[in-house]
Amino acid sequence: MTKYSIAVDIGASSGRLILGYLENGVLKLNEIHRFENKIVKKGEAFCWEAGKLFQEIKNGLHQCKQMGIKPDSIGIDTWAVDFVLLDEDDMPLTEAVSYRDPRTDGIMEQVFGHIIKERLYLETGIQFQKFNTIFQLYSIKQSNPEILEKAKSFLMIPDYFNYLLTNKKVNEYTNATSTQLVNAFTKKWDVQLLDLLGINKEMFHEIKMPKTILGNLSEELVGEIGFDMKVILPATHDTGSAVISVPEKEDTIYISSGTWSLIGVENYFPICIMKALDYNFTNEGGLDYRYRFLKNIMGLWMIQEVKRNYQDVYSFAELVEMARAADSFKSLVDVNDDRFLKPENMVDEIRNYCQDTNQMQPNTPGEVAKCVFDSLAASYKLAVKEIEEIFEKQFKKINVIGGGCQNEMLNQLVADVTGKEVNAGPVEATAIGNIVAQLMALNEIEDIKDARAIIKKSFEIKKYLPAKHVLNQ
Ligand SMILES: Nc1ncnc2c1ncn2[C@@H]1O[C@H](COP(=O)(O)OP(=O)(O)O)[C@@H](O)[C@H]1O
Ligand SMILES: C[C@H](O)[C@H](O)[C@@H](O)C(=O)COP(=O)(O)O
Ligand SMILES: [Mg+2]
Repeated sequence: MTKYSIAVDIGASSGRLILGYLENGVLKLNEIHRFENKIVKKGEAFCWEAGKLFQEIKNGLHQCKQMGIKPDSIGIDTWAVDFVLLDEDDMPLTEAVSYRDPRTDGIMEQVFGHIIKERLYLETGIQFQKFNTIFQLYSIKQSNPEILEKAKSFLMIPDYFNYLLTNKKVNEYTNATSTQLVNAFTKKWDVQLLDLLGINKEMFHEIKMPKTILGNLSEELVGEIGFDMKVILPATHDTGSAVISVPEKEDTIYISSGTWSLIGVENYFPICIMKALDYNFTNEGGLDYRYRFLKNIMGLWMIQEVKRNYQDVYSFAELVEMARAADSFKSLVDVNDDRFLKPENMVDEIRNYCQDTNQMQPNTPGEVAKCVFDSLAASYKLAVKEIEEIFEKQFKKINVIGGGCQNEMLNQLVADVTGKEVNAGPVEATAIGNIVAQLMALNEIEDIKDARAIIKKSFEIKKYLPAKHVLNQ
């Protein structure tokens, strides 16, 4: 009997409900619902519209009902680090504040007053991003301590949506690791660290692994939606799900290319050596206790903001073509400069950076886009070099997954600047990884090896060779 699983993948720019099922050993997808996600200002804070996003999840399930589809399971994945705090009545104490909110400016340095950077890294193995959950919670402790005193539940965004579906409160492992509050070796909440920072450890829930069957929909939701199904934990950190879909694992570096570019490799143990710290690599948790040794690169957020700055008159595909036509423009920016995390106007910020560094300023949308894509490729090239230095080996291939793998110009740029074969796809890698985790939990797929073989057979992967076809051996 065929099993049908619904992946809810909510990234920073869009969300989608995708139905997945096996047909003659091939994974089939059917996009049920897609919706925009964006950060909005609520008072002085930059927030996610959590209520709207949950309503969109329900809209997608209503759509299933109208299509006569009754899925066997649902799994939710979203971006990392962000959370909701519930009080003793299970009511949210704050908005779902975004990691792009400036409330964590300067907080990292305050935390280092309690625990030195090197020890924090050795214990958690997590990269230092100023918006990590540890710094968000410490910021709340400093500015609104009464909120932490009232908090009885810490739920990351997917955990919160799972709670709204089932009334059950758990923290899923892969996303929990992104908080920088989970010990990389015990794989549990680091209670000594929480005590050291004066953050109430009682509000954290039991950490559950991907493939856990959390339960069924609440009675209230069954009444509203019109059917029941199992709620399964995929790798609820979207990048954790995306990496499951990398069909080529051996000798392959992946780039999960969406709002962020997450570049790294899959590993079986955490690498917390000083060189990994110096290069700011992370060891986020993966399926079956694997590790995602990777680093954040600012990503296509930059072109999303450029598109918005030009009033969305150009599509992403048109911006790529305009960038191709601006071939003579060569200025580069450091995409990971904090100034690009949430600028008032990305185009102006890029122009100002070029001026500050005595480079030609981009004057057209094409030149701006070319600068973004060239600069991202340059950042990927540096990260590849750092990975190969740490692993003391050359990687043969780069696998670009996610929406960004549709950017053929960037795919070719990556091949040219790294001298490596670039494989692009699958586009919906995150949803695919989410679905195969559910199908593993439903005993439709044996294990991750089986899943990757199915994925490789099921989706087109486009190959790009370096322009001069000189492959780094
Ligand atoms: N047709 C296209 N051509 C080039 N780039 C594209 C195209 N479609 C989408 N993209 C890129 O994919 C990005 C979205 O990737 P996605 O994985 O959906 O993001 P997220 O999950 O972070 O919301 C867009 O920001 C855009 O840069
Ligand atoms: C803030 C985190 O680093 C970020 O969520 C990243 O881990 C991630 O998963 C981004 O996913 P997108 O699909 O939003 O690019
Ligand atoms: Mg995504």
